[in-house]
Amino acid sequence: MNPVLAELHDKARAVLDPVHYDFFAGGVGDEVVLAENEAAFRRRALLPRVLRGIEVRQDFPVLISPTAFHKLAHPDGELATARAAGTTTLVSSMASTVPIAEVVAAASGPVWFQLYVQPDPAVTEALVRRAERAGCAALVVTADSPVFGRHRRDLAHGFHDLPAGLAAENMRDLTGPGLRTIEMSPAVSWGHLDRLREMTALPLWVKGILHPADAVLAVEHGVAGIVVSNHGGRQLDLVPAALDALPAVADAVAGRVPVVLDGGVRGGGDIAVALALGASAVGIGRPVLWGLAADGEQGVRRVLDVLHDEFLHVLTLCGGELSRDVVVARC
Ligand SMILES: Cc1cc2nc3c(=O)[nH]c(=O)nc-3n(C[C@H](O)[C@H](O)[C@H](O)COP(=O)(O)O)c2cc1C
Ligand SMILES: CC(C)CC(=O)C(=O)O
Repeated sequence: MNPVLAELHDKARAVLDPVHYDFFAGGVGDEVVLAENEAAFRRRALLPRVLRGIEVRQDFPVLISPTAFHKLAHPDGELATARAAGTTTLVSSMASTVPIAEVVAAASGPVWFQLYVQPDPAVTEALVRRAERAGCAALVVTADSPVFGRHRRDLAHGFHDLPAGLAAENMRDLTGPGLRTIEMSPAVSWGHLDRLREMTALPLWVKGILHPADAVLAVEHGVAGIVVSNHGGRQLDLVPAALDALPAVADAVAGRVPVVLDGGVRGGGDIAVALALGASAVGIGRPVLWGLAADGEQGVRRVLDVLHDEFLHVLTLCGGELSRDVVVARC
């Protein structure tokens, strides 16, 4: 792990209420997948190409993945994250503790709106319209959550709702302020995605794809992009590491739409490995929360800056270009 990220994680652990730290840090079940997401990167090595004469000039291929309840990490919440994002795309969780319009107003780069399709179609449509009015540039439908994950740390703490004064602000006037006002529904299907496509002109991404056949379906249903993700090890503790699922999904998609990988990215080298295995960009979840908890806007900016710097450094050492053949197993 990048040492700056490790330092920010340590500081976040020290300053956060342990219940909230565990909400952010934890995973589902035995937390096997949580650990595997990071371990999968350690199982890979890079086989650099040399003497290529390429000077690296590359956009920063990173998005901020949607994570809920930033005010649990810092009083400025998503406003600090949005200010720190700069030109990096911020995927704002529908469970943000700042209304989406204020998140977009605080950001200088693109903001995408993450959506859990709600059982009541009127609530889903109201959220879509809210995202459109706010000026969001895309919708990201999370597909891996037919039910809430069972997070043992939260159950042990009895953490079921937000503290007084904090709310899932996008839901407040729709269903109420609390955590459980956001519903998960196993009835959500590809038909819902089709209806969303008809409902809005916003590009529609789908997040939480692991099976290559679902990636093909997603393309057939007209998505603008796919996020290969196991929700940071927070849904089913039996799935592969996100990185291990990536190559087959990238093959199935065959360049028709961009594929983003999230889960376990903790350094610039991890970004390089994910790109070499077929991702067009990566999403970062917890490191942003650690930066936010440790030092607000400055902390998030530091996370993005060190990842950018380290990624460019690794890319240069790899000869400036990444393809599948530069990733080998670390025996
Ligand atoms: C505290 C927390 C809250 C999250 N909230 C959401 C959410 O509201 N919507 C969503 O699609 N994913 C959510 N995720 C999953 C992230 O978008 C992302 O898939 C995951 O964190 C990536 O793994 P990483 O934390 O190892 O980078 C959440 C993850 C965490 C850790
Ligand atoms: C259940 C949501 C409110 C947040 C989420 O997706 C998560 O905690 O993983």
